[in-house]
Amino acid sequence: MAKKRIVVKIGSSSLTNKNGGLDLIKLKEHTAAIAALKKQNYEVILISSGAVSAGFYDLGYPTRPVTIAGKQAAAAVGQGLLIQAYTDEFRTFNMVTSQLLLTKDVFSNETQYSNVYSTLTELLKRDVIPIINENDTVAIDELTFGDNDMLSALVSGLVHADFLIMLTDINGLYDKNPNTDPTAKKYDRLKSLSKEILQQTKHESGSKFGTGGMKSKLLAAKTALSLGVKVFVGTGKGEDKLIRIMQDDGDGTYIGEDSTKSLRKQKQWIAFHSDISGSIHVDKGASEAILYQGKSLLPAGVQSVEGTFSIGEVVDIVYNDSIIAKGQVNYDAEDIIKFKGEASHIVMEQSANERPEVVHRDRLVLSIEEAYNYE
Ligand SMILES: Nc1ncnc2c1ncn2[C@@H]1O[C@H](COP(=O)(O)OP(=O)(O)O)[C@@H](O)[C@H]1O
Ligand SMILES: N[C@@H](CCC(=O)OP(=O)(O)O)C(=O)O
Repeated sequence: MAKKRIVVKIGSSSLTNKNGGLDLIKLKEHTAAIAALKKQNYEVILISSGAVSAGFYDLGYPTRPVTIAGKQAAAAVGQGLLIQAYTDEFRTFNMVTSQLLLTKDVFSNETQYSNVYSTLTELLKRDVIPIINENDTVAIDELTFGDNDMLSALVSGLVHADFLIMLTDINGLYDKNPNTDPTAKKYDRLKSLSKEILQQTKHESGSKFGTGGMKSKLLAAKTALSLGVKVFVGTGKGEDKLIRIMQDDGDGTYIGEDSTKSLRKQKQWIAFHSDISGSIHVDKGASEAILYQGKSLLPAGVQSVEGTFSIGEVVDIVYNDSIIAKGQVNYDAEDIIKFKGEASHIVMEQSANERPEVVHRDRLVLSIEEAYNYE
């Protein structure tokens, strides 16, 4: 049976001591938990924050820097130390590690993400643990918004992961920030992330050392779900914490449902591994339906078509000169031109096709840039 592929994201809040420095005891516990999961025949990719925490003291700061330049320099000092710490710990389990420093831009550039995919595939084939962090010298998003969360979602889509585990300092998502509101209630399971849940969750971080708070995890979870990857956000203790999470016994919130799984391969192929054969330009109503209401693209919303493509090929969906999504078409280019602007029942009467959707929701993924614009 194929090995299950799991992406584990560890936030700064789960790697730091009370002074904001790297906590080697915590790192050791995460390492043991990953080693235990690997021994159960899972493939694991680790996305780890912690470079700033590991580096600021040697850089000459008494406490974690607050300026962006200070954080960038601290990350430059600390990244090597962070990887060294992981490498030493994993070696005690006879496991080899590797380091990849990425930026979110990589995921908008086909050549770059194909290269990342090849590297990751080869590393996993050779049983090496990839350890990924954002390249803080060239990208500052993550130092300000907590984009290691988003990076973990994009990586999980790229590598066809079965599951994304986001480990943090709190045992899941609450309806309010439990650190400031004692009446907050925890969600144990969510089939999907509604607009209400996204809106009620704020960017408040629990510790002084994390960035982005629960909101950035939810935006990342939404992206992972849109790529067919189920998500766990929460915490855990001990060597068996990741195994327990995979056994449905984790201390946190599980997000997504099983149908997500069947869509995974198709969605991930559309997002990262397909060739684009053309584009469909849509009107405002269609763009809103796609972006905010989880709807399919219907002929009524199509304005124009570029390129020649057949049924089953993948196209860009464009609104106002920006690509909002990619999707696999149910009609060829000629028919879409013929039926553009028409109501679905008219299209159904006049075409041999049994489906009115030009692109069905299950065959559509939002663009990476759009993932950042959810509010
Ligand atoms: N609705 C909420 N549910 C759970 N946690 C929340 C919520 N709103 C804000 N938070 C805060 O988000 C924190 C986790 O985010 P963060 O500190 O950025 O972690 P990390 O460093 O692991 O990325 C929690 O400690 C919690 O205080
Ligand atoms: N790239 C930075 C991570 C910044 C950060 O705090 O991220 P996170 O705790 O995951 O929200 C580092 O390695 O320190």
